[in-house]
Amino acid sequence: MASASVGKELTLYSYWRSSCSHRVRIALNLKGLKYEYKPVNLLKGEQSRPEFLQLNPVGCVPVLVDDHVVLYDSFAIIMYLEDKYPHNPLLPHDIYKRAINFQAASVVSSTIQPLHNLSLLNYIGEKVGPDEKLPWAQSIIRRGFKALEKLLKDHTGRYATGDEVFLADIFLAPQLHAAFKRFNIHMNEFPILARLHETYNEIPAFQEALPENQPDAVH
Ligand SMILES: N[C@@H](CCC(=O)N[C@@H](CS)C(=O)NCC(=O)O)C(=O)O
Repeated sequence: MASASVGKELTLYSYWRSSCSHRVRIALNLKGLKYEYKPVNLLKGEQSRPEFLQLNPVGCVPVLVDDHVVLYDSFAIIMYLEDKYPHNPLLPHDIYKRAINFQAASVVSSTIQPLHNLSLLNYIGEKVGPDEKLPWAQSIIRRGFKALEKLLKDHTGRYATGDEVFLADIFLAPQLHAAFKRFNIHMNEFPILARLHETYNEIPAFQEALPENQPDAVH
């Protein structure tokens, strides 16, 4: 957790392996915002308990609580953090570069992650067969990664859209981590993404946000 604090302490409802929570943890760390970590065990179904549904009727993590403000959905939470805590900006000034950041974030958050989230994989496991879960997730991730390689090739520098860390990196890092660790994606086909994955692992704000470094991690 980052050490510098701005304003009242925030609370993040998170699950260690949730890539959507992982995005928000990176954003909080990049902004140097302290937060209280409240684990929600997705494997035990805690996201469907009535007290959690009061916070997020969709029944998913992350949820951010900032005093009287309760927000769910990682994109909305990160944009809120950006507006409320504008230091260490997560978006570039250049409008084209901003659009590329939104586009990359959106490919991850709309086109990849929702199609391999826990409830969908459980449904596929039940209705189609347990052996179909992994190939399905891999095909979705590969399709998205192909598009991202194409998108980033004209923009990438040290990071996704140049030499500064921005929104695209915040969304890419958790998806890349999940692809490597959980979905056994071979990254030879995706040289830009493979390089970014290595680079992200060198940044303290990203390291601290890793699933294995969370208080609820199961090793
Ligand atoms: N669009 C939402 C998606 C949230 C989401 O799918 N969260 C997953 C973890 S990454 C979850 O809580 N899944 C629980 C489930 O599928 O039951 C966001 O970006 O926050």
